[in-house]
Amino acid sequence: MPISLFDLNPALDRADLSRRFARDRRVQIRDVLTEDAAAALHRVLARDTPWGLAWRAGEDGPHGLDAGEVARLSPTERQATGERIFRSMQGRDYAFSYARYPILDAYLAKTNPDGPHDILLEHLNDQPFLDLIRTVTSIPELRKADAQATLFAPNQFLPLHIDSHAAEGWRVAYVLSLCREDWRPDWGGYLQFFDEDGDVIAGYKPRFNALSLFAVPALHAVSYVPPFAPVGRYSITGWFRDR
Ligand SMILES: O=C(O)CCC(=O)C(=O)O
Ligand SMILES: [Fe+2]
Repeated sequence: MPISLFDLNPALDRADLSRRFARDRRVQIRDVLTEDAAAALHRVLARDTPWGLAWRAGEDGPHGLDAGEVARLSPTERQATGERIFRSMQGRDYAFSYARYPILDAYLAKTNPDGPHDILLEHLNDQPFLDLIRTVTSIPELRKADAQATLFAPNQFLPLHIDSHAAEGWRVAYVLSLCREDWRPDWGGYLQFFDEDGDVIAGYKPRFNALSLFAVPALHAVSYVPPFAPVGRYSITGWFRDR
C-alpha cells in the first residue's frame, strides 16, 4: 500500500486544542499527522518540490518566480535583488524573501496533475482535515484551504504583517511545519506574534510535524534565518476560508 501523505494522528485531544484556540486565538498542534505521513510529506518538500522565489523590495514587487526563472537569474541580478531588499529593510519599506511553490496555482494550472502536491491539496480540503480545523477553531463556516510550500533559507525572512484579507474570506492562517526534529532556536525562522508595541507575545519554533493555526488578521512575522542555519525551514502554509 502506498504511504499516505496525510493521515491525521488519531490521538489528538480536540477539546483541549479548541479551548486553547478560544483563549489565545492561536494554537499549535504537535504531531498533527502520523509519523509516516509527516516523513513522506517532508520528502516531497526536500526532494520533489521545484522551488521558486517570492520577493519584494518596497514598491518593487511582490514578485513570484518559478524554479526555471530562478535558475536563469544571473549573479548580477541576484546581487541587485539582495541589495534592494537590504536597503528596504534598512529604511522603512516593506520587503521579504523566501522560496516557494504555489500549490493551489499549480493545481489549477495542471502543472503536474495528480502529483504529490495535488494530492496534498485534496487532503487539505477533504472533510477529515476541515472537520479538525472547524472543531479546533469553533468556526463551522470554514470550507476550503489554499496552500503553498515555503522554504526559508539563510538570509530569508517575512517581516511583520497582518494577513489583512478578511474581505476575501480568509479566517484562519495555518503553517504545517516540517523541519528537522532538532531545529536549534538560534537558527531563527520562528513564527512570531507581536503586540501593538512591537513586543513578541508568542513564537513557534520550526518543528517536524506541527500545525500552527491563528485567527487573522493578527500581527505576525517569520523571523530572519541567519547565514549559519542549515537550509530546511520547510512548511506548507495557507489560509482556511469561509468562501
Ligand atoms: O511560514 C510562516 O510561519 C508564516 C507565513 C505567513 O505569515 C504568510 O505567508 O503570510
Ligand atoms: Fe502571514
